[in-house]
Amino acid sequence: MSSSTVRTVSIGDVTIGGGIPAVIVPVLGASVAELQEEVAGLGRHRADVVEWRVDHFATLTDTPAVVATAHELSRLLSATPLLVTCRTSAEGGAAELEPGAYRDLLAALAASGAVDLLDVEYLRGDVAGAVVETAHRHAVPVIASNHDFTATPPAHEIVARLCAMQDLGADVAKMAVMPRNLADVLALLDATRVMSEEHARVPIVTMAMGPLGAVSRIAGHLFGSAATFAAAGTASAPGQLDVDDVRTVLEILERAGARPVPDDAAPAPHSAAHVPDAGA
Ligand SMILES: O=C1C[C@@](O)(C(=O)O)C[C@@H](O)[C@@H]1O
Repeated sequence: MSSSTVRTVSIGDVTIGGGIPAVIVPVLGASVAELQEEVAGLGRHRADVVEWRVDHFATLTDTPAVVATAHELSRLLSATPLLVTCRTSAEGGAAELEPGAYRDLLAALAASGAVDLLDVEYLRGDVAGAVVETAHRHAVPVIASNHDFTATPPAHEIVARLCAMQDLGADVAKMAVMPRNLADVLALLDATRVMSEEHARVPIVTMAMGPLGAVSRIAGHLFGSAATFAAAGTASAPGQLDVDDVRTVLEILERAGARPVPDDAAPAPHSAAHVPDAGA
């Protein structure tokens, strides 16, 4: 499948997919006051989307408080879309929730009317499919995600997982890995390229974490990644770069004419990331 058939996801003025990467900036406050302060500090940076990492919220199990805070963030952010992510400890986050509690929290957020995009970990038991369904009932697009904080799976496995996420009905498929060497970084980038050239029906977002993976955060879009996460203060994952630095590099690449691979570019025939039977 060619990248020209990939659907984009539009929220207000922001489009995820289609070439220029969306810059997503996380906020991680433990209280409403901390979050308000973080959002106030975002003013001078350019965030296309703001991600609330709700797993760092001190009263995560108080659903009405979480929903009220989502409304407050949405109000403060005005036209900037709000992505809400509850990252569980299984995937490097702070939330210790049973699958049912995880599902119910995400369902309440989807129904709240305050959330523009919702992250769901596609490996969270049988829960991910139900969350996608609930979110779509409320017209909230879903980013399915998967994180490997210790290693980088082989490129064909990264492609297979991204395919599984889009098969689940996700609107965006996201994969973060931890590289142990440069070959791992190349595996992530090659998987991104093969996924976007051959299989993607939805925008994909990929990154290699840690210092070794920095190149994936500033040039991942050239391989097919539709967004990059960047920090305005506290990073939400190892290796996240400063948002203004990322903007500067993106502008330099844009001025140089560096663009994602054209639709008619021939895919490399012997790529390690090739998955013959991945659901395309
Ligand atoms: O999934 C991701 C990507 C991320 O882990 C990163 O490596 O930038 C940061 C998280 O906040 C976000 O939910």
